[in-house]
Amino acid sequence: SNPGKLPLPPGPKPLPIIGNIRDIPLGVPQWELYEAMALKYGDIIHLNVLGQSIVVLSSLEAINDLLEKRSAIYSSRPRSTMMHELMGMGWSLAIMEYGEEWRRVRKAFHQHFNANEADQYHDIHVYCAHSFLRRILRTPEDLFTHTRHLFAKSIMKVTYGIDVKEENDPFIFHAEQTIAAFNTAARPGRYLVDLMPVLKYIPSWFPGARFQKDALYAKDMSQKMVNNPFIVVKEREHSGDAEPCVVARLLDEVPDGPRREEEEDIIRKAAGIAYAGGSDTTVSALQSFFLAMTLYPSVQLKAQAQLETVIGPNRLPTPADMQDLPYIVAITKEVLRWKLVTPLAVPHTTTESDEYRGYFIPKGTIVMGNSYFILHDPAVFPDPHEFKPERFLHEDGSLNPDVLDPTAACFGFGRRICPGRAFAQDSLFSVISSVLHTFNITHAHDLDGNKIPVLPEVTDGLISYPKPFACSIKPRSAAAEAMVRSTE
Ligand code: HEM
Repeated sequence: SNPGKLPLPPGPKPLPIIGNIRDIPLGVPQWELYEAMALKYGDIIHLNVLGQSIVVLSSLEAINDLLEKRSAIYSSRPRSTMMHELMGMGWSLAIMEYGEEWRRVRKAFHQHFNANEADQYHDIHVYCAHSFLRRILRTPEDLFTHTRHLFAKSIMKVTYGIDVKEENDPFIFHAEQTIAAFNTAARPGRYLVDLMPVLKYIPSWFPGARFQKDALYAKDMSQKMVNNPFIVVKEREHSGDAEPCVVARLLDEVPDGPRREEEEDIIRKAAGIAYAGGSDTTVSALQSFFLAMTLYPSVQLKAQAQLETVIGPNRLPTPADMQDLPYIVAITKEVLRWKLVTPLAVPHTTTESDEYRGYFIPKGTIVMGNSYFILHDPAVFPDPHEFKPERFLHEDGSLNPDVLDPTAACFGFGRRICPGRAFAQDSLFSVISSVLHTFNITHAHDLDGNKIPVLPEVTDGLISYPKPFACSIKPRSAAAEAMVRSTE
């Protein structure tokens, strides 16, 4: 209902029934389409897709006014029949609707991943960064596999105290299959059942009901992902040989009594989302780092010069060195700004109708913060498409706190803001500084000695990655190689 007959926010004119579906064609990154619309219509735009209202906010002011100050009604998630019901992924904090269960799971997660707890994971970040160095030393051509393994390793260790295998690990397999199914289902329009929920009653044997088979497989994988490692911790607790980890600590805090089972379920869900929320995102950021280093050799040289001066030839950097390595910190910030992992963050939905600047925002509207637009504003970040860590630094090389920090937009907003952001930044710093200290990343060459061209292109989707590219990764010196081997 719109009792005041207020207008909707501006936006491209919708057609009858299909609305603005033709204004957001598949195959073009949505954030580029919304950038053009923001330049035309302003920082709040409205679209209608088959009757579903979508609002895109393209300024920190509008985001702050709605997603922060009115977060009580701007913090839910769109409901997907495929994901919530058929794939049985309703346990996932990231897609859970706003309410009591979300609050409890989020609290359990936040308790052990918030910024104040971050320091206790530094040793694990270093341990995993070293393992990554050894893997790229052995098979640099498998860089993309190694980036995935790196974050799987650190999250499984921190969350469950589990040391994953170097190859063919079953926990990684279940998690990766779940994430792949999630990413497919998150693509708007991928499954018709999300537009016509009644299709969920079609049996899996019915011709054309491929989505039911996809859903059954995803459900099996996601249950294994969230249950199996949790069972390992419980069994270890039972036999008295629990490894220190987030799940063990949370379980220890639960008093015995009638609510124990319910509390354990909250912990199981909070732990399950760590891998799903933390792996693909951090993987994408690290792949962007390798892309940037291939394309911007002068940045790499400056970073290596700072590492030589501050760390020297006899050891590897750790997160404790962060304050002495402003150029590396600036690289980490620029990685998160340059090629955003989630250019439109993750959509929120409104749980009540609202009025803003004289516009009507209906209940159930999907609201997106345009992080990409904010972090590519040329007035704030000159030459926004260039990779320039210097933009975050004073002339003397120290960090300039007056420049907008990418964390203002790259980790989402309001009550749903990424609760793993401190963990992600420490983890990225550890691996980026260690790689720069020991390896040179350059263009790869083909068999005829020609440089293989690299374009700074990214994929479309909720999580965006650099498109596959070739690069050469070699130890900086025999001493650097020896240092990597010595971490074994
Ligand atoms: C570079 C790395 C990362 C980026 C860019 C990133 C980005 C985001 C964004 C944009 C959101 C949605 C926020 C919103 O709805 O407004 C989010 C949610 C979330 N992230 Fe991250 N994230 C990263 C790493 C991590 C890590 C390492 C973890 C876990 C250790 C994690 C756990 C989560 C969880 C659990 C949520 C769901 C929160 C909720 O819906 O209440 N993320 N992240």
